[in-house]
Amino acid sequence: MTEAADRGHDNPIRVGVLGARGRMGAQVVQAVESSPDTTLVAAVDAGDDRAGIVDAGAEVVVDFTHPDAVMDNLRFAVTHGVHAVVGTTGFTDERLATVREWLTPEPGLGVLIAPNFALGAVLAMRFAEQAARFYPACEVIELHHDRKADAPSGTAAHTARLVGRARAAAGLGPAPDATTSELPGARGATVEGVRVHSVRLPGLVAHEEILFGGTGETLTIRHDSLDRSSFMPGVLLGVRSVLRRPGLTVGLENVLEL
Ligand SMILES: NC(=O)c1ccc[n+]([C@@H]2O[C@H](COP(=O)([O-])OP(=O)(O)OC[C@H]3O[C@@H](n4cnc5c(N)ncnc54)[C@H](O)[C@@H]3O)[C@@H](O)[C@H]2O)c1
Ligand SMILES: O=C(O)C1=N[C@H](C(=O)O)CCC1
Repeated sequence: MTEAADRGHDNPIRVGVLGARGRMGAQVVQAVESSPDTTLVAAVDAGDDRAGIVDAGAEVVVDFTHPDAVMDNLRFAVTHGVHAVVGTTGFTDERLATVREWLTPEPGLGVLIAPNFALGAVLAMRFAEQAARFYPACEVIELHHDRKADAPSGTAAHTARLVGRARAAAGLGPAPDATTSELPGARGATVEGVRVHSVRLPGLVAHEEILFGGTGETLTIRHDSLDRSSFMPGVLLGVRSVLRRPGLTVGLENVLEL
């Protein structure tokens, strides 16, 4: 996953990381330090002064923090003229609309928000969106490590939204389901009419299955992130591309031009 870089080791992109001591942030710090066209100028976690990002002259800030913290961080970045690459989850349509409002007076500034930076996860979402109109029913199962704060995962919610919208555009009605009696939660959460089921287990990293059912057949699209290194090429691609993508971009699929 590469993009022609016009910044090299003599003029690397100046990057600050928010959530730098977290599982993802620590890997982003390493990836930014290891890449010849980026340089780490600030590493900030909870309790640190994020003004350090601006003082250090960061051009791009990467945020992997918490759904409760990310909006405040993003407003800070936008109001200080720093481009942002955001992997933190929890973005609703309302939150995205707020970010667009913040960006309106900053026409040169770019924000990239992606629920998943792994190439295979992005492809799986796109394949699911393409398959959606051909099947009467679809359900999503996401499986993650037991330290994850949010459920369903941002990726599963985004996938369900894409599938749900593709189903609606194709004129498909609700998926057939004869359930008349259930324990609360047994059929999962519903996002845009698509059922989403969340599994949390130690040993897992990040996994998603999108299951389609039709006449005498099923189709399963599955992606597995086996290590957090899977997200780093996408994060670095985001850092390089956000500099020349003014406004709000949602989803790495737009950068990859899938
Ligand atoms: N988009 C993707 O590809 C992708 C991949 C993995 C995780 N995520 C998401 O990234 C987020 C972080 O995941 P994680 O596993 O690294 O979590 P984590 O809990 O390991 O790390 C989060 C870090 O952020 C810090 N933090 C919290 N509030 C902060 C603030 N206001 N300012 C600075 N730092 C703050 C915490 O102290 C912690 O060190 C979650 O929303 C997760 O779903 C996204
Ligand atoms: O580990 C996490 O937390 C992950 N969060 C993202 C999500 O919620 O979709 C991406 C996968 C890993």
